[in-house]
This record gives sequence, structure tokens and C-alpha cells, in this order.
Amino acid sequence: MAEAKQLSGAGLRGQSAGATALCTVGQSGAGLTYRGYDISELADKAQFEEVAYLLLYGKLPNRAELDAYIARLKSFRDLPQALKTVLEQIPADAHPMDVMRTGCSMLGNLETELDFADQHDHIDRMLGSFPSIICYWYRYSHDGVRIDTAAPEVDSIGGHFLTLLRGEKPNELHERVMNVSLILYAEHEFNASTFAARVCASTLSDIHSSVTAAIGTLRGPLHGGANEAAMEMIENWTSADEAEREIMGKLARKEKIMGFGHAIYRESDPRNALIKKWSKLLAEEVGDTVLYPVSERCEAVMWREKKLFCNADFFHASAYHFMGIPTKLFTPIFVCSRVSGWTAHIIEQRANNRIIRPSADYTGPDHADWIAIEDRA
Ligand SMILES: CC(=O)SCCNC(=O)CCNC(=O)[C@H](O)C(C)(C)COP(=O)(O)OP(=O)(O)OC[C@H]1O[C@@H](n2cnc3c(N)ncnc32)[C@H](O)[C@@H]1OP(=O)(O)O
Ligand SMILES: O=C([O-])CC(=O)C(=O)O
Repeated sequence: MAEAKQLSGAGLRGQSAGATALCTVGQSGAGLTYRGYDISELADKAQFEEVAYLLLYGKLPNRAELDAYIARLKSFRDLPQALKTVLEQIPADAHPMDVMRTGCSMLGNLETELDFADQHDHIDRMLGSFPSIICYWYRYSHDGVRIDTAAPEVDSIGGHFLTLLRGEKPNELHERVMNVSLILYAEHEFNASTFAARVCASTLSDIHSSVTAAIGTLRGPLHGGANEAAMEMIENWTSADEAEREIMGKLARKEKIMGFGHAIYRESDPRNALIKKWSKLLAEEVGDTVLYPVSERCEAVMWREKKLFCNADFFHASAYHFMGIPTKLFTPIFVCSRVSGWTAHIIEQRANNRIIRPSADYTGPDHADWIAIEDRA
């Protein structure tokens, strides 16, 4: 069994910030479970909606419960006119994560959470409508089309996203990959965005504020934004040899390579092998001879040179790209998935709440004498 990563230093590393029954990350150096279920088994056997139910309701649904849950999520796909009007004001060159942040916040204005007893209704609404929010904005701002977001012909959230984006139902392979991807991204203990959601929830704020805080936190390239940043890097390289030269140059310049490394895992991120397998299949489907070999070479060079491994984001970049998904929509897909984990954590925080308020080590002056404004330099 691998040793756990040595955790100490800045960034609250290695300090427990609370308890959770939702997820374990890196307990054996590399493992990941959601409520005790291993991620490999979930990615192989589950539907994303089943995993969301597991996280949110504490058990796997039986057939009748799953069917009812999927039907319920589908019923939340339509957007209120006022939200569509706001989305239509956002320019095409806006960052789609800003669109998600605004979309979630606007939903909170229109359908405000007035009572925590209704939290599940708001969560299901977010799960059902987030793909609609991003795709409505994208298709309107880029193609001038006002799409109907209901898409009743497709049941899954991943399939819904692709159908809205493309205007037609995806093939089985693409729907399956989206399902796996959403499962892999659903939950990850006290990562930065989830922690932001819990901090916000701990003030007894509403669920839309908590999720909006999480979206803003996921956006950064050190967190969810790494899948886009990885794509922007690898798409420049036309061969594996060029990728190796460029990576070596970046390492020599001490640049960060996006999609590698992890705050908790020590020797691998278990989500990588799972999404990599699907990226390879998609590469074969589109006849790719460049991007997948480039990605594999990056992986080999980073391990050889730095013992750094691909995290969940790296092979997501090529997988999404092979499915024709525009790079700037990569992180919003992460949002459509992680909203399940964020909201499960908000429920957990609310059930046993104390406001999250750590201390700081003060490093300023001991005492300063007041200087009248006319005497200041
Ligand atoms: C879904 C997710 O959010 S997964 C994470 C997505 N983020 C990325 O892919 C961004 C690139 N990766 C990183 O920036 C980091 O690895 C993080 C933010 C994920 C983790 O940060 P930390 O826990 O602080 O990293 P860690 O302590 O393991 O770093 C050890 C050393 O490796 C270096 N390192 C870590 N990751 C990388 C990387 N991707 N490229 C180059 N060097 C790296 C660090 O700079 C550090 O070097 P130093 O000791 O000379 O300062
Ligand atoms: O756990 C982390 O720090 C980041 C991560 O992999 C995730 O949120 O999926």
C-alpha cells in the first residue's frame, strides 16, 4: 500500500477542517470512494444520476427510485424567461464559468431558497437546469439560436448537455463518456470549491450563494480550470517529440504544467486511468494520431522528470476535444457534475453546523502610532 502524501505547510494542507461521510480521497495514497463505493466500480457500473442520488440521499436508489429521480431532474430543464433574458445579455466572449456563476445567482433571485426544508428541490433544479443554462447562453451568443432546453428524447444529464450543444442526440459512446466523466467529477471531499461552498453554507446563507461561491472557486486554473488550460497547452503541439521538447522547456523555466499533480494524492489520481481509457477509444473513433500520443508523452515525461502524474483534468481535455466540445465549455461541464458533491456537502454542513472561522497567524507590526494626514509622507 502506498504511503499517504506528506501534508504540511501553507494552504491548510494536512489539517482536518471538519468531518464528512461523503468521500475519501487518497487514503491509501491513490484511492477514491463515494460513500464507501470505489470510483472504478461507479465509473464502470453506475449512471451519473444514480451517483448524484447516492451522494444526496445517502444510498443507491432502487430501480423505481432512479426512474422517478431521472424523470424529476428532466422536469427541471426549462429555464424561466427572466433567466434567458439575462443569459442573452452576456457577450459571446465572456468566460462560460462567469456565465455559470451568473446563471446560478440569477436562479437564486428568481427561485430563492426561503426555507432549508426545501433544499432538495433547489438542488434537483440546479442539477436539471445547469446544462440548459450554459448551452442556452452558448447557442444564443455563438449561433444566434434560442434553443428549447427540454430535449425530452434524452434522459441522462450528460446526453442532455451534448444534445443542447449540438442540436441532436449524441451517439451511445459519447453519452457513455459524458456519464463516466460526470461520475468522476462529482465529488472530492474538501477540495477548494467544496470548501468554499461549506464556508458559505456555514453562515446559514442560501444554497444559491453557496453554489455560486463554489463555481467562482472552481474556475481557477489550479482547480477545475486546469482541464481547459491543459487543452490550450497540448493543442499547440503537432507531435509527441515536440510535446516532450516543450514540456522539458517548461520544466526548466519552472512553469506549472496544467493537469498534473495533486494536493492530496501522492502517486496517482485514480480518475486518470478511468478517463484515459475513454479518451483512447474516442481517439480511435475520430482517427486521431496526434493529440492522444502527445498527451501520453506528456504523461511519461512528467513522471520521468518530476514523478508528477496526470490528475483528473488532463485526459479529460483530449476526451472532451474528441467529442467536439469547445474548450471553454470544459469547466462548466465540471460544474454540472460537481454541483452534486457541493450540495451534498451543504446538506451535511447544515445538519451539524458551526460557522467556519479559522484563526490566522498575525505577521504585521505590534503597534503603530497614529499619524495625522498632513504629516504623512
Ligand atoms: C480537479 C482538480 O482540481 S485537480 C488539480 C488541477 N490543477 C492543476 O492541474 C494545476 C497544476 N497543478 C498544481 O498547480 C498543483 O499540483 C496543485 C495545485 C494541484 C497542488 O498543489 P500543491 O499541493 O501545492 O503541490 P505539491 O505540494 O505537490 O507540489 C510539490 C512540488 O511540485 C511542483 N508541482 C506541483 N504540481 C506541478 C505541476 N503541475 N507542474 C510543475 N510542477 C508542479 C510544485 O511547484 C512543488 O515544487 P517546489 O517544491 O519546488 O515548490
Ligand atoms: O481535491 C482537490 O484538491 C482537487 C480535485 O481533485 C477535485 O476537486 O476533484
